[in-house]
Amino acid sequence: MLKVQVDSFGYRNNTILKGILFEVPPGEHVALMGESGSGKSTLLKIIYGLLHVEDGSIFWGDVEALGPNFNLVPGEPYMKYLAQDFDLMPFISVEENIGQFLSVFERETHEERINELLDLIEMKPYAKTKVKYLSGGQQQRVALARVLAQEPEILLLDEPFGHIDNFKRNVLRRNLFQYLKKQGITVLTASHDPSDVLPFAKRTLILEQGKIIANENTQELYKNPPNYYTASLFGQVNEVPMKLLKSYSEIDRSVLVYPHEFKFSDSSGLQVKVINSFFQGNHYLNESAAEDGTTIFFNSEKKQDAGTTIFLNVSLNTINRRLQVGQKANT
Ligand SMILES: Nc1ncnc2c1ncn2[C@@H]1O[C@H](COP(=O)(O)OP(=O)(O)OP(=O)(O)O)[C@@H](O)[C@H]1O
Repeated sequence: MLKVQVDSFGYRNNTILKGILFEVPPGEHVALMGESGSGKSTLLKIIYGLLHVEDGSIFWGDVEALGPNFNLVPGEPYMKYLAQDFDLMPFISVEENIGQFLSVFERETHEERINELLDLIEMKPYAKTKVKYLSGGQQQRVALARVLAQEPEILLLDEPFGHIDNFKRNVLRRNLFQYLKKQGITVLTASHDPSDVLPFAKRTLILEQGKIIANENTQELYKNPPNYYTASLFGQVNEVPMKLLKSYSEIDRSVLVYPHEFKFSDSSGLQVKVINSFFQGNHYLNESAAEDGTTIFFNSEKKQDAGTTIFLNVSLNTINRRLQVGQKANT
């Protein structure tokens, strides 16, 4: 079990993290989401031992990670951290960069292992290429193979696909996360991108201004987000005043509704006027205004013309569930 406790951490006098306490069971994949500047990278750096934390402790089982004030070389042998900058050796080849970290006691299996990792990151054709000639995305993939070569028990990933284009990103995500699961590696991934998180992370931690405001099963968190901030990390979301949903007009609260959760109705429900219709590939995302001026985003199969009046409905089930979660979050 990875146990993380950071009561307080700041750069100089500026407090960045407060009251952080969570555990990650061995072999589990946990995501860390939060807006830019919420403290994700800082938290990963503390766990890895790059930053010293006065008030708190990091344990892997019974072993305490002591941090930079105690370790001559930062980091712990059982843990690897893939930072946003890649820390590669530019003047040697891709395979040499990866091979550098393979155990000297297993020389006869080096070639096989390098090939396995090159396959995983889809970089076989570049095995002999010097790293300085690679693109940013290619370098990020090599950096990933390099940390995997070290066979960590815990892997900390900071925006692991930030430099990789969509075309490669989808394959790499699947390859990498399946590989990590198969190897039983404990993973903590900081990411802005819900596609890195929703299909792969069992649990998700939400960081807001240095505090963990949610620590939940990922699917539950998506279906029943405790607040607007959490839901908006997963994509576009509406905070709909209940008074706009006719049958609930007495309730003076709002409810979170994702754009795909609205159904069209001929004559009743939430009345909106279309402002813009944005093509999204397999659907349109429409920006509209309700009668009181509230902006509402909803999905549709077809493009909607600006100025069209539409009635939208949300299932009672969804509304009731969200109201309950909202109530829990407020108590
Ligand atoms: N070395 C540093 N010295 C002083 N302040 C720092 C330092 N590194 C980060 N910060 C500040 O700490 C806060 C948290 O930064 P951090 O990089 O941890 O956020 P993040 O959630 O990882 O952001 P992003 O998603 O943009 O990478 C920010 O306000 C940032 O400006």
